[in-house]
Amino acid sequence: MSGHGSPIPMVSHPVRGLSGVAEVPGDKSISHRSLILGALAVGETRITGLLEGEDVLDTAGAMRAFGAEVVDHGGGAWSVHGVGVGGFAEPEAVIDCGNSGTGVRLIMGAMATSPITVTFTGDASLNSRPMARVTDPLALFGARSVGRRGGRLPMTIVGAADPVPVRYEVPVPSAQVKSAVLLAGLNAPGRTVVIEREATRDHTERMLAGFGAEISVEETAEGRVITLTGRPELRPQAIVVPRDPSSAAFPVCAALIVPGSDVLVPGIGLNPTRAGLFDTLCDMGADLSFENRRDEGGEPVADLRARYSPDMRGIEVPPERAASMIDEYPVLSVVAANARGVTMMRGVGELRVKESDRIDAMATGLRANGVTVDAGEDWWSVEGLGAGGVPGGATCASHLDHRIAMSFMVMGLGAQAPVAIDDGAPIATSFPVFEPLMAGLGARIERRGA
Ligand SMILES: O=C(O)C1=C[C@@H](OP(=O)(O)O)[C@@H](O)[C@H](O)C1
Ligand SMILES: C=C(OP(=O)(O)O)C(=O)O
Repeated sequence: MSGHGSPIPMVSHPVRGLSGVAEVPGDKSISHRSLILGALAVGETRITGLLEGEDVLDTAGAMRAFGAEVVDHGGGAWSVHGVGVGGFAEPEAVIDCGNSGTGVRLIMGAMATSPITVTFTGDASLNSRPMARVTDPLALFGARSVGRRGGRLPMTIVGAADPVPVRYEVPVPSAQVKSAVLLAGLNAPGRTVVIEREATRDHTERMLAGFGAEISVEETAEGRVITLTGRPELRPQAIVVPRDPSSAAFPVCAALIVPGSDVLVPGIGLNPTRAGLFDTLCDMGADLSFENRRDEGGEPVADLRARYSPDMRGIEVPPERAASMIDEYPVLSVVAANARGVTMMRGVGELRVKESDRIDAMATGLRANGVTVDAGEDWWSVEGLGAGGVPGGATCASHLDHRIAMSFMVMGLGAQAPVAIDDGAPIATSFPVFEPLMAGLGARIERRGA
């Protein structure tokens, strides 16, 4: 669980020529879902390539508390012996989801239609994030909840003893909300319908189908209409987790801004609902090539090669692309600072309710390092200084946010002076091997005082 240890101050030094192969860890979104769906299946699900980051380990711990047998076989191989839909036991202790919005929101959905009472908590970051977006639709199934003011954790959910299926239009573009409703729908008799106006990551839909649930997705004028039939018997699966494109973003963006770089990231997931960053980087003139495109375990993957790109230009990022790259805006802003001209990012209000207010956190750190940033409630823009133009030299606050911490570490590698962060501990939530992986490419990222 993050946020409970001491802070780890870190500094990143300007370097040249990042090169080599970056084997980034498994996809965080798919890892959470593998454990949760494995716990809801009857029999043994085998998972390879599971992300062993703190967020996912907290979800593994939670699934054990609900009665599933979750075993770590080493080297990313895990098994989950599930209890079946409706089979969750009532945990004896509070469920601590650490830093993970995905973990807590999906688990709330998965338990909300069982007659059990569960109290959830997290670290200071998670306990400040909005939960009403999930508890509102869960109330329609018959679940009750009581939490802190503003719908914050710690929060207790009393699962519905007699759940009814629902029809729900998700009011914000959020795969976590959509997934919570679908997971709740699993134990409601009849058809649960979820409508999303903007497509968000579709791993839950794909994986539910893989586990044998009756689920259909229809593209209509209203948006994507997802229909799930409740009370299926989920069949255990063998899951191969692709490498996380959101983690790949860090070595890829580092290669683009560090002179002389050439980095290969093999086998990354390129589900179109996740790949918006790479389209945006190509639009900016980045030298990216996709090799060996293939399908692995129901997800498109490819090997991605990134080379130093000194001629990138700022662009207006299409707002309709936001959901497919929502976690990548912090590191995109670092690339934008190294491009020529302004990069405008609109339709990104969701960035304000992540592990931190990511617009504020990045704007403050970029400005401290000599970059001009403008921002409003749901937009921000970065004035590019051209290749190698970021002065650097300042310390940034990471606000218990892994993506903020890693983005500033990437920035230091291509800046004129080192860039520091007050705390790199959150990096372990999603990318526990970030430091050795980046060092293997030639990066100089050090723990201060070490
Ligand atoms: O469903 C998921 O696995 C996720 C959904 C996104 O959150 P929202 O649903 O809040 O947009 C994303 O930011 C998060 O990292 C993972
Ligand atoms: C937003 C993120 O995660 P979560 O919502 O699961 O905490 C993220 O990983 O960038």
